[in-house]
Amino acid sequence: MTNDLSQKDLDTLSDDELDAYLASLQDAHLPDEVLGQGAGELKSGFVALVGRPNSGKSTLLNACMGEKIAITSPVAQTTRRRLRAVVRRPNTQIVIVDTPGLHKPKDGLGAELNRTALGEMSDVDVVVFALDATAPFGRGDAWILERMSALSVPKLLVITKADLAGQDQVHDQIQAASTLVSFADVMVVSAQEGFNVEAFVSLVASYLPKGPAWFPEDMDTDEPDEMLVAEFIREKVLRRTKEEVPHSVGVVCNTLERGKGGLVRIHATIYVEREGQKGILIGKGGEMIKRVGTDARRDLERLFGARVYLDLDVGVKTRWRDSDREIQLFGYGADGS
Ligand SMILES: Nc1nc2c(ncn2[C@@H]2O[C@H](COP(=O)(O)OP(=O)(O)OP(=O)(O)O)[C@@H](O)[C@H]2O)c(=O)[nH]1
Repeated sequence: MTNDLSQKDLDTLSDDELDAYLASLQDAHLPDEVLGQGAGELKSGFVALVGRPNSGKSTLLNACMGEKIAITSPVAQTTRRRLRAVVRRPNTQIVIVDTPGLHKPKDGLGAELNRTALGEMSDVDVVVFALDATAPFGRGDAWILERMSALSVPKLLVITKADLAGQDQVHDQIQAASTLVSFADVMVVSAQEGFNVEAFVSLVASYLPKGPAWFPEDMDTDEPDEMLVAEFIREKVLRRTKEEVPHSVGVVCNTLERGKGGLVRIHATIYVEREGQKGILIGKGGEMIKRVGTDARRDLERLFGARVYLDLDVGVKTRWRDSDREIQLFGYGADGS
C-alpha cells in the first residue's frame, strides 16, 4: 500500500485496510534500531510479576534491573502501584510490570490493589507467578492460579527465596502450583543472593515476541520522579515502624526542584490515619522522622545521582484507606497513574 493516501482515499478503506495503512506509516517513521533492524532483531514485550504479598516480586525486579527501582520490605502489601521497569540485555528489552501482592482485601485500598494486579495480568505478553519457597502453599495462591489458568499467554513459575529453603520445600511448591496451572517453564531463584537471576531474565526473554523498543534508551521506568520519591520515603517508614503504622502510611511528594549545583530539593508529607500514629512517626524529640529522612535521603541521592535536600512533615488523614478519592490522590492502585 502506498504511503501517501489522501483523506478521500482513506475514507474508502475498510477498518482492516486502515489499520494496515496506519501501521505502515508508523513503521516508516521508526528508526532502524527501534524496528530491530541493523543491530539484530529486538525481542521485546511486557511481563507481569504476580503473586501473594511478600513473595519477593519487587526484590526480583530490582535484581533483574541491577538497581533499586521498586521498594521492598518485610511488610505485606508494600507495593501499592503497578510499576513498570525496563530490563535491557543485548537485542532484548523486557518491560517488567511489578504488581501489588494479591490478597484478601480488608479495606478499599486492598480491593483497589487487587484490581490493579489482576488488570495487569490480562494485558501482557508473559505472566510470571512468584511463589515464596518458604511460605506454605495456600488458598491465596490457588485463587491467583485459577485466574492465571484462563490466560492464553505463556505462564512461568518462579520459586523465590531459594536461599532460605531446602530442596524438598522447593519441590513441594513446584508440585502444588503445577497441579493448578500448566506452566511453560519453572525457575528457582534467590534475588537476594543473585542466584539464577540472569537465567530468569534469559528465560523470560525467550518467551517474548520480536517487537519495537517500548522505552527510549535513557528511560528505566515510566514512574514519575515524584512518585518514586514518595515510594522511597514510604519504604523507610515501613522499615522503621511497627504494627498498624506501616499500613496507615501514605506519602505525597509536594515539590521536587533541581537547583544550582545539581542539588535536588524535595518537600514531602507523610500521612497517617490517627494522631497517635503521628506521634509515633515523629518520635521523641523528632528522632523517628529524622531517621526516616536520613535513610530516604541516602537512597534518593543514589537514585538522582545528586545531593538531596529533603524536607519532611507529617499529617493526618482519617481513614484514608477507605476513601476512593484519597487512594487516587495518593496514586495507589488503578493504572498506577
Ligand atoms: N532471604 C531472602 N529474602 C528475600 C528474597 N527476596 C525477597 N526477600 C525478602 O522478602 C520480603 C518481601 O520482599 P518484596 O520484594 O517486598 O516482596 P513483594 O512480593 O514485592 O511484596 P508486596 O509488595 O507485599 O507484594 C523482603 O523483606 C525481602 O527482603 C530472597 O531471595 N531471599
